[in-house]
Amino acid sequence: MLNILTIAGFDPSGGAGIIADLKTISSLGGYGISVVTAITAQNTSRITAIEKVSPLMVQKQLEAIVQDFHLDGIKIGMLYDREIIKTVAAFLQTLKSSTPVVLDPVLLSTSGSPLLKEEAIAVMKAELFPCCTAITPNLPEAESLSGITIKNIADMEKAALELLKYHPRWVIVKGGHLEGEPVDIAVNGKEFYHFSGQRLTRKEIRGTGCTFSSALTFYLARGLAMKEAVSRTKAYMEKAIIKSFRPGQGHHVLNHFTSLAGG
Ligand SMILES: Nc1ncnc2c1ncn2[C@@H]1O[C@H](COP(=O)(O)OP(=O)(O)O)[C@@H](O)[C@H]1O
Ligand SMILES: Cc1ncc(COP(=O)(O)OP(=O)(O)O)c(N)n1
Repeated sequence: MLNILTIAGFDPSGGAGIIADLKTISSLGGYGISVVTAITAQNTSRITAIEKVSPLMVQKQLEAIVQDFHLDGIKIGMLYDREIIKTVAAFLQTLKSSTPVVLDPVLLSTSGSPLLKEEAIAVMKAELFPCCTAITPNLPEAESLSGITIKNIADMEKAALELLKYHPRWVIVKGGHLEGEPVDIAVNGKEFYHFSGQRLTRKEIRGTGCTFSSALTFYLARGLAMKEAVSRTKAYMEKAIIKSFRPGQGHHVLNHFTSLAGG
């Protein structure tokens, strides 16, 4: 069984963050391990408070995990501030370069709460991006990180090329926020892929970014090439979106248990 580590924030409603990551990894047949960076008070409608975990405690969690586990893949989500980013970057530099590392550069929640402090963005680009096999911004994140306004797929490509300058191996820009069909793209400087798909719903669904990056980490850890790993991730997303449901009174959440076992 593959050991997949998620380094991310805690969302008690289970729609996003570490709980969504662990559901994704488990439903694909992986063994999920987690290191918590922040605790949010959040439900399926909104975030009301955020408390960070101290960088020392993040470091202690990481040390406890590496002393025990071989890690086949690492997904990174909410990091909250520059000290936590630096702690995670220092940890990644101690790993074998063959371990896939996928960063979902989470900036804001759907409801508009900042999940990363503004002043931490430059540190994330300079110190974390070079440690990553792939970064997976959505459209608003790709705009903020690249400074390029995105209206269409050509703009997505420009933003991806701009972000490649910070040396992640791949930039995957997700197109769920496009006006039309949700086309994702993947770029590494030499290869360039489009992943088209149908818009399956207009409903707001929680945790799509967390789930996408966790599934991608799992498939890369299985040894798939990026093109195949993203195709399978998109197929996972489509099944989980079709069966999404509304467990509380706010947004829908993804359904991870739709005969998905086995990856
Ligand atoms: N309504 C939808 N129908 C089908 N696929 C979608 C839909 N919304 C998002 N996706 C897909 O889900 C994944 C997550 O995309 P996106 O919503 O852009 O990310 P985020 O959750 O980070 O905002 C992408 O593969 C995207 O193409
Ligand atoms: C703890 C925590 N982490 C990440 C998010 C954002 O999740 P994401 O899947 O990127 O997007 P939405 O759920 O906001 O659509 C979060 N809300 N909480």
